Amino acid sequence: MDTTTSVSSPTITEIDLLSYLIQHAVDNQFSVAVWRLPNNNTRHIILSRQHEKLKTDITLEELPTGFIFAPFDTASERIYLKADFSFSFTDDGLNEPVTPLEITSSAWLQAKRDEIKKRKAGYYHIQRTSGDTQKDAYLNVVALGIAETEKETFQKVVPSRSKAVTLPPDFDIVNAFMKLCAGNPNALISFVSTPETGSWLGATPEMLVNVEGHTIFKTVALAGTQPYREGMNLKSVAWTQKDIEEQALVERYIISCFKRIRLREYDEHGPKTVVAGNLLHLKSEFTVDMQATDFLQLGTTMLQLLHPTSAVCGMPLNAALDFLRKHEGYDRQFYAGFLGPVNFKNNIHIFVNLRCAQLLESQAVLYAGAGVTIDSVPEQEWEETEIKMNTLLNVISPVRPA
Ligand SMILES: C=C(O[C@@H]1C=C(C(=O)O)C=C[C@H]1O)C(=O)O
Repeated sequence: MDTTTSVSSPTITEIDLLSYLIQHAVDNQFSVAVWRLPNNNTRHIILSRQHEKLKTDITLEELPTGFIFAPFDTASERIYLKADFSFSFTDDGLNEPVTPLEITSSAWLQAKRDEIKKRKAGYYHIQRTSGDTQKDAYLNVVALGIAETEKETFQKVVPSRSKAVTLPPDFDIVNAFMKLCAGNPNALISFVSTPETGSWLGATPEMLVNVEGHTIFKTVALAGTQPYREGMNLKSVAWTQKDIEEQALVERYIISCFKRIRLREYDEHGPKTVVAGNLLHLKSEFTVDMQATDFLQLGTTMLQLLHPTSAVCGMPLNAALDFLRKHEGYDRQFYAGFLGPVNFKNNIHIFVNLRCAQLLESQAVLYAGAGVTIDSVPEQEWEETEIKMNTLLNVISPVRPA
């Protein structure tokens, strides 16, 4: 019997199945992660019966197949969703199960097929612990940041803020996820929902750690922001000196991490202009041959060293972090933390959790930050955080106050 085709018969769509699986997770106190990798047409979903708390000194390469979800604060607990059920979809159809995990998952779903009907999925939501960052307060933090760069306390700091918007009554998480996939082909699209963390939806352009088949390590330096308009010629986009320097600082930070472990052989490409949904950034790519350099657990080592990078915190790290703790005025939680699938077919794809929203019962809390250097203008940094929030806002399409 072909179990896959019968579950994905024409009347049951991918949206129906994703909705069913998410709702099943919520009904059973399971955790769930749904994602689509950049420039890829496959959507993945895993359900985890009991998410685990990870120690900070874990070895990524030794974890079972699953999804990591870590907050910005390195002292706070990281969550791991071990995959107990795993499915993937391409072209609106459930893919043939291949791995033992997919085969058992498929048989399980087949037994549930009579329960699957069209309905909206629920999700876990927790209480928000702080209010919106007021504009005056944000402008003030940016001005303080500029003053500290003048005093050479640090060269760059990345103050962020949060803003709640009301969800429309017909908000549908699977629909929002699909819209994010369509509008952000170069991003990791993710939805993570656990009883403890609540629900987070995102479309991040920033890869943190990628390991392919135990052999190739990649990371990127991403910074500099301007709006992208359909049809723009990327080759003729001009960048300000401020953006170029801001991105160069992230590059230098990555190179300083390589130096700390005496890794000298890496390829660096860029920076070049890239599209991230409604925005443009400058991006350089770093690649390391892990076998030739004999750094077989480079993914784990670099994750420890890189997070939080100068793209989301500042340079030097500790001075910028102290400043943010003192002045930012709220807990970032999972914004600017990291997330992604681990050990699916021997690959690790961990991204920085940017362009994300935390979903509450009837609101979404949007988060964004902007890199502040000596050349920053507070009002422009505020504008930058507004357009970054639009990546999610465009999809959530909230009821805006009149
Ligand atoms: C901090 C964010 O984005 C980061 C900061 C950028 C910048 O300052 O120009 C650009 C891309 C990201 O590295 C965010 O999206 O919240």
